[in-house]
Amino acid sequence: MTNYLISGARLADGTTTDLHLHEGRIVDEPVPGAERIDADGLLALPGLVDLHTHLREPGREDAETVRTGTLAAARGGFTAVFAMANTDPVTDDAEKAEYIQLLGRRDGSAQVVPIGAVTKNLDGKELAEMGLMARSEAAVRVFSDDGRCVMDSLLMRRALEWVRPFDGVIAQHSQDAGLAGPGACCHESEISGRLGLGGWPAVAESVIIARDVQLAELTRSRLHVCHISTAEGVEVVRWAKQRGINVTAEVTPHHLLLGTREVEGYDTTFKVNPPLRTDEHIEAVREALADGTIDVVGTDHAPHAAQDKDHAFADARPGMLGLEQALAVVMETMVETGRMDWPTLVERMSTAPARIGRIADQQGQPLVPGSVANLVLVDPSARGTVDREASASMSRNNPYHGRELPDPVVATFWQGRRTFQR
Ligand SMILES: NC(=O)N[C@@H](CC(=O)O)C(=O)O
Ligand SMILES: [Zn+2]
Ligand SMILES: [Zn+2]
Repeated sequence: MTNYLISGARLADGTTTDLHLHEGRIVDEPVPGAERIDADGLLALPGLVDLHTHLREPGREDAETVRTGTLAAARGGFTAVFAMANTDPVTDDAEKAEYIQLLGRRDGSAQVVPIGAVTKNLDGKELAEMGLMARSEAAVRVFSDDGRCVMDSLLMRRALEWVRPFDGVIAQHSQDAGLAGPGACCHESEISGRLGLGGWPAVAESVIIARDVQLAELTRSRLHVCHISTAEGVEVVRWAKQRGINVTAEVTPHHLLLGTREVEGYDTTFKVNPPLRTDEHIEAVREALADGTIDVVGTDHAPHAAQDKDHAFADARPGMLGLEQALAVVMETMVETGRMDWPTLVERMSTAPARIGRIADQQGQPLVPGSVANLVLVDPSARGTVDREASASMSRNNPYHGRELPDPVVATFWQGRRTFQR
């Protein structure tokens, strides 16, 4: 295994240091024969951790595989991704969770942590074997029916109760299907009327969050709110945290940057759940990410094959790519606007997601001797125009295509191994 000397890197706190990578760890002494990397002018940050990735394997290997999805992750500066359960078959038992972990070990350019389904086959009817998934070698701690909302309140209560003994967390896709018509595919607002598209009202999100935080309080269990996108949802989470309820929340890069205006041309790349919102909501999620009401950025990287996007807007699959531009978008919306400093970015994109997903013994560690060598070298001043054809992902539903953005990731190291270099 190659050892590295990363010389003269600036850390998030502003100090400059040499980093010695030896056999997958950061050590305090120079290692003879190490390959020297000049990091003058570069920032070294802990490897990013994504709590919300769709890898599509097994079942839709034409859209993404563990190999291509984790290549995209490495390119984006990530050293770990949590793989959502809505594959085919669904990750809803111990054997399937171990299989995802195995695929990650075999093909991964980043750590792949399986998320287990809350209900069997995501049907929302019967709880999946969450305890067996937790006890399996995959040691699953995050459970989600993402793609679908756990609508049944009693089932949601039982799920929260069930995961508490083994410190699990229920990650909810908060969207009340009953509050939107069958064809809902964009934010309910002036624009849905004008474009003639069915709308999701903001309250479809916040009513579920309000229910779930109260269930989390009742059960004293952990709730994670996936891809929060509304001012109302943020207000409920703020209230719940003030009450001491054990809730964490996540925002996607696209909900930080993109809005309903993208939908004007009916480009199905911009069809996503929850939908892109209006400026007041974008402002609310930015503010909440800055003040800690929102704990993490999760990409909701959702690759789709062209044949699933080449449809009328109402019929196309929802979802967009996120891994490769996540850091760029957070820099553009949060750091360069002066809302967030680098230590807070590290907390939101590495430390907190590792802690929530209970992999802090492997990921999200500070860049000090003794830590696992997971890190990303960042050029904070580089910019470029996003080209979806240059993506490591197998899919092309990149919502930033043609946009000028920061282009920060210079190199990524996972367990001391270089997984990406520009
Ligand atoms: N975000 C999306 O619009 N789609 C996701 C599912 C989800 O995150 O809800 C997908 O799996 O494609
Ligand atoms: Zn979702
Ligand atoms: Zn998702």
